[in-house]
Amino acid sequence: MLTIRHLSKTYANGVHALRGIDLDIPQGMFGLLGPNGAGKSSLMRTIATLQDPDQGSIELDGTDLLADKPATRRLLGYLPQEFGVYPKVSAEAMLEHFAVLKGVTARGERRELTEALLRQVNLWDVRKRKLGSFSGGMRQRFGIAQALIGSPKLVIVDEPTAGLDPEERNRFLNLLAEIGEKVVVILSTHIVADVTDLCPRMAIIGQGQVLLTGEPREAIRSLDGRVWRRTIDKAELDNYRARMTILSTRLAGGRTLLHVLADAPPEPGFEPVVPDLEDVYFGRLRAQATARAA
Ligand SMILES: Nc1ncnc2c1ncn2[C@@H]1O[C@H](COP(=O)(O)OP(=O)(O)OP(=O)(O)O)[C@@H](O)[C@H]1O
Repeated sequence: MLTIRHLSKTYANGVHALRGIDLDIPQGMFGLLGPNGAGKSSLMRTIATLQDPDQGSIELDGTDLLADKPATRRLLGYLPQEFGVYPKVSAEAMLEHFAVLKGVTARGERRELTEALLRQVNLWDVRKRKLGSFSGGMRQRFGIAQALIGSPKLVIVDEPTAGLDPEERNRFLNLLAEIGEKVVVILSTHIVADVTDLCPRMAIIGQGQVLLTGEPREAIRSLDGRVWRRTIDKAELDNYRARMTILSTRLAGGRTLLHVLADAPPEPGFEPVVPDLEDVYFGRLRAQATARAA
């Protein structure tokens, strides 16, 4: 279990990126969902000991992760948002190089480890190919292979599915789910479906604060009977916005589809919707925006 308490960070430019984050993250896949700028990468980098918080603590099964950074890094696998590789080096050679950096210096052991990891991420057949020739999905799977060197207890992946096509995304998420059977995996994403499809637990963060944490299913259930939809002309949108709590708007066949939060049908013409995690997500972000504007 990863326990985060009162974590805060203000950057030198005055941006208050983390505002007292409290989270309990058990074994398995944990989705950290939030829009761009919410503070996800700041949180991931802090857990990965790449930057210090101003305040707060992070413990893994009772061990203080911020106290001994080299020790923490041995427990940890990290796939950053911008994962650079040498394009002219083969997958196999690069992974061996990463293994050396992680302290796997015995040649035989390193060979075995490299083979096992490349097989696990399904890149064994292309191990001699240069990384520069890899597709986005292959590169991300390679990123996971390097994160798994040293059998980490905690794996952090920061927005890994952005830019992947649906098939590659599926393949990547399945791989993460397998890893999540054994260790804590934190998946940071702004893609709601990544969390719906994969994460038994999650948190939504916005403007450096935890807006909700728990099971996606429970969060969705809390909206049962409270989400309504209607298709309107785009020109009417401001009028509706002034009168109702709009969760989301989507263009559908040249018109605008509204999802509205209300305890009863807001007006004739609205029909009930079976809520989903997007409704939860937009609802929380909206409530935060409203509270901050007040
Ligand atoms: N090193 C830094 N110095 C100053 N401000 C920063 C720094 N890193 C991030 N920020 C700011 O902190 C806020 C949170 O950024 P962060 O990258 O943690 O968010 P995010 O949720 O990961 O979003 P994104 O998906 O866009 O990376 C943003 O306003 C960002 O501009």
